[in-house]
Amino acid sequence: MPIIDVAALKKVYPIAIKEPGLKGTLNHFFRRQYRNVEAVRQVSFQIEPGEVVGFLGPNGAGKTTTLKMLTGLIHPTSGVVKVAGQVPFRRAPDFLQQITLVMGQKQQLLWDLPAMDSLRINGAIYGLSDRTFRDRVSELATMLDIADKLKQPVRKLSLGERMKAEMLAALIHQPKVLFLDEPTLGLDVNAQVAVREFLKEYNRRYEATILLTSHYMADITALCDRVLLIYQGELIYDGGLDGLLNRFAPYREVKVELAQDADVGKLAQYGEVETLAGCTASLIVQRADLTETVSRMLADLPVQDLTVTDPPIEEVIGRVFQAGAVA
Ligand SMILES: Nc1ncnc2c1ncn2[C@@H]1O[C@H](COP(=O)(O)OP(=O)(O)OP(=O)(O)O)[C@@H](O)[C@H]1O
Repeated sequence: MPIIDVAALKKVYPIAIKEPGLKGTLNHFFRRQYRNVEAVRQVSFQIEPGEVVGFLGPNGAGKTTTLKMLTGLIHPTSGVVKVAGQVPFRRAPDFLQQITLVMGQKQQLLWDLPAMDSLRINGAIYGLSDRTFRDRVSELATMLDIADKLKQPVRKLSLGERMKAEMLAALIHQPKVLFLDEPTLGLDVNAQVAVREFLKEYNRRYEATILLTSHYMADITALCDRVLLIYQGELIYDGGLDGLLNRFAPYREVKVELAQDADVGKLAQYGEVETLAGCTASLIVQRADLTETVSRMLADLPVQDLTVTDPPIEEVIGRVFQAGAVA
């Protein structure tokens, strides 16, 4: 049975329009006019317990709006949402015990106080006993490698340490469903890797379900087998990462190192020459022609090394969002 069940979900935001100048201000005051922004349109998907799903889309596609509906922060205009068998917007205590929402660009920890003080507040809100609180903090702090930082004011923590402490605060009640909106935003590569590894472990240890948005494709490739792709409020892809590449990037990149300097004209017989520097080159080859092309290259050219890779996912997503590719 799915733990997240979304059917024909829609959110329309009415936005007040104001003309410039004094007349515009008066009109705005007495006869306010609105236009509708359809942030999410007829989105449907289901997620099973324990899945880690990437939620991708360009800026303004509707990701945060969807996460807000899934966590009950805003009411859908229409459609059905159920998370852990509950209607999120009712915000029932039993529902709130089972979920968490982490937003990379917002913080819940109090700036001037040690993280431990904020954790205690959260522990009290969720009704944890002293013993459970201590055990949870100890377990999560060890997993996050942040135990020695919890007693100093949050403002003195590095960005990466702060994010780890935020994560601890968001997970103190041991939720089963995690909604993460850009959890690694702005972190350096080491901190990104640490947060990713932690999420992997949390998912494994507690069989938690995770729906995650990120602009860093490394987060998605490291954590998610399945991705949802949203574009202009509509779900345009729901499936495996591999399938996404097959559908939107029907080509692969062949990097080749030759025994002598290569010639563009000659290499162009095998594919589109992307880069060429001395004896190393990179070619774009259609997936369908790959086996035959690589065999020809190995037979015809003095190949010393040859690797075939998928194009970076950033590039694939970029292609998807070009109007033509989406249609
Ligand atoms: N409170 C609001 N009132 C009016 N319009 C809104 C509101 N929140 C979001 N929108 C609009 O709804 C659309 C979807 O926004 P949303 O924040 O869900 O996108 P997103 O995919 O999360 O983008 P990003 O990756 O930039 O965070 C955008 O056009 C945005 O301007």
